[in-house]
Amino acid sequence: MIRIAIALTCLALGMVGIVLLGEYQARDAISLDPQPLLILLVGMGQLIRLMGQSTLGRLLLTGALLPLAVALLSYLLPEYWVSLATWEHLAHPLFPSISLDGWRPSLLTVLGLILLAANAWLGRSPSLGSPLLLGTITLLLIMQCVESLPYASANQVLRYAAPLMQQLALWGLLIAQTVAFLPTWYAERGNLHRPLWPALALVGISLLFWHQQKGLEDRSLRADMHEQNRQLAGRFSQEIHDHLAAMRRFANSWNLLDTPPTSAQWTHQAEPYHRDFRYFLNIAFINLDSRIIRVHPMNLNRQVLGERLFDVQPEGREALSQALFHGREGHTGIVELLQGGPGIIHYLPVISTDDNRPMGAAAMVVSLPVLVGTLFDEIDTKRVFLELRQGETTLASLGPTTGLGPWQYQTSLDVVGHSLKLITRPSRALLLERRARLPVVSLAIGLTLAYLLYLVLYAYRHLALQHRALHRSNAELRNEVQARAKLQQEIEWLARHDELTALPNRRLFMETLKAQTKQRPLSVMICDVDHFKQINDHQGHLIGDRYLKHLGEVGRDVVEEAGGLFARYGGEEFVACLPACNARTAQDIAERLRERIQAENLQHHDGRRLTVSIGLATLENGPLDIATLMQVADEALYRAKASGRDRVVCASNGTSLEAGR
Ligand SMILES: Nc1nc2c(ncn2[C@@H]2O[C@H](COP(=O)(O)OP(=O)(O)OP(=O)(O)O)[C@@H](O)[C@H]2O)c(=O)[nH]1
Repeated sequence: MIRIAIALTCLALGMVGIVLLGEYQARDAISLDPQPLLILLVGMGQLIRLMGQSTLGRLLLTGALLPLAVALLSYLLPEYWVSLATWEHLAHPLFPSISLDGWRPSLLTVLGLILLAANAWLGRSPSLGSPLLLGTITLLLIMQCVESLPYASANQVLRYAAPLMQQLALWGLLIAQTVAFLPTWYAERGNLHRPLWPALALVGISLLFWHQQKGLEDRSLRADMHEQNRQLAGRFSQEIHDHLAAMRRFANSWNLLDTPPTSAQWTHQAEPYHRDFRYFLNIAFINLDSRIIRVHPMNLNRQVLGERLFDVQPEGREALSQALFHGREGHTGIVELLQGGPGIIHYLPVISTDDNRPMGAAAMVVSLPVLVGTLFDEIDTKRVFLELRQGETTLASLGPTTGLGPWQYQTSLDVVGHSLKLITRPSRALLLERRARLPVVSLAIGLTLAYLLYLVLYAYRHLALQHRALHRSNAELRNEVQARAKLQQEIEWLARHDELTALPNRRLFMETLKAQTKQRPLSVMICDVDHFKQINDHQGHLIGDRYLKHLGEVGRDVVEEAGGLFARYGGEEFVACLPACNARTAQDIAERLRERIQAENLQHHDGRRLTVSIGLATLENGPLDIATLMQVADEALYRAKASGRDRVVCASNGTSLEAGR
């Protein structure tokens, strides 16, 4: 698997190499486009990590992560914190001739590379979120594919996706990591479902939310720009309207004269109008012969003074005739002005109120480039391109012609009966500056939350499993302890009891006897089955065992009823300890036992009843000497056997009593 991963990483590196080679050949020098360089750096780090050199690999990955983090910050931080201009200023030493938009890797690539580098840095451990990181990169790369589609990328302000070859290289790095890490997760696949799917779902939702938000923000930005264009067009129309109204006042002010104005009068009157409407190239008085006899300002228009307009500007003849001969306002169309450049000339009649005849016309020459430049002087012409057009002819234009954004706006204008278009096109830099950061911020927060969710769920799942295992081993331990305690009880019981008859054994009997230090009188009884060997020999050991068991039960009944302890001494021999029993009582008990056994009707093979012989010894007073007491009882038993069996023989304080049946 590792070999396949290494091969895939090399393939991805090869693709980036081709990209860089292409750029090298195209520009005769390696351009500092950081995107393929960063992919190369991450890929190299990943390759070296896969080859087992973790320190060097991590060093390279850290080297890639630092600029990537800066690029991400440039997407996230609000414009009023760190402006676009500041970013460009900071990057100037590295990328002197490229704008931020040119050198900054695309947003989805930045995020994808950060996650790839982080995952390669951290390693394959599911507890550090490796499966989620790779899942997130997959979704980011899918989103890059979507953003690369022609319809999606045509109108974008920001670059969201890397070019195709670089995307393929990113896929290569992703698949290589997945192949290398998959076997590690396979062992834990059961535990990965619960944390992975909800976290991945959150990543998916964040990406969809981002996609939606960025669309809304772009639409809102476009609407703003469109509105700005409409406002400019409105101002343009208003200005034309205002200056026409002012001109009419100006023209009327001459009506009281019955001779053409003197030069001083003309300058005096025209000067404030020219100050208010700086885009007037001049304000001139035209006599009935269409000759310009007064003009203000003089300095720029000296050469037109005295010119006969019917001769030098025939295209304006109609408009001028209206004012000179018919007493009506006349407006030229868009004409080439005598001073050069396109413009409009308004002619207003000056009529003598005395005899109501035209004396001449007041002409106001509006240069359209000057009008556009003056009217929109507060517009940042470095970042908005502005154009005034008639049909396909550009009448005036302002602003940059390169680095323009994807959007163009136009509004139609009616300028004294002529249809013009005012076109604005904001530059990329302006759009980037105005673009809201909210979608990117919400995406970054969404991805962070998804990662935290994964970690919490994974830790919870892990703890739950550990808790369950602990619980299970606790239960096993408890059972083990219980089993051992039971075994211990059994061992302890067996140490003091006889397994066949369940009676106390010789040890317990001796302990009981030893404990009788004060109780006097004290009797002991030894009871031996008569001819038991014959039972075994003729009826088998199983029957022998059954008889012994039965005898034990009978003996226990009789002896315990009298407050004594009945025990199996060994073989077919039973003993009893009878505290507080004098010789007589002990003999009564022994007799009762002998008779009960006889009454049980346990038979030999030939029909004879099973009998027992019993020897008794009683200690009336004095210290207990167990060996002597037992020996005396044994001797009594011996005498019982010797004197014909099936009888009780008592010995008291060393004196043996013989009792008949
Ligand atoms: N079935 C069985 N037989 C046992 C057990 N313990 C001892 N015996 C047998 O008990 C018999 C005891 O025989 P002996 O000591 O010769 O005495 P006896 O045949 O009872 O004859 P007397 O005591 O002289 O009346 C032996 O055959 C032992 O094998 C036991 O737990 N089960």
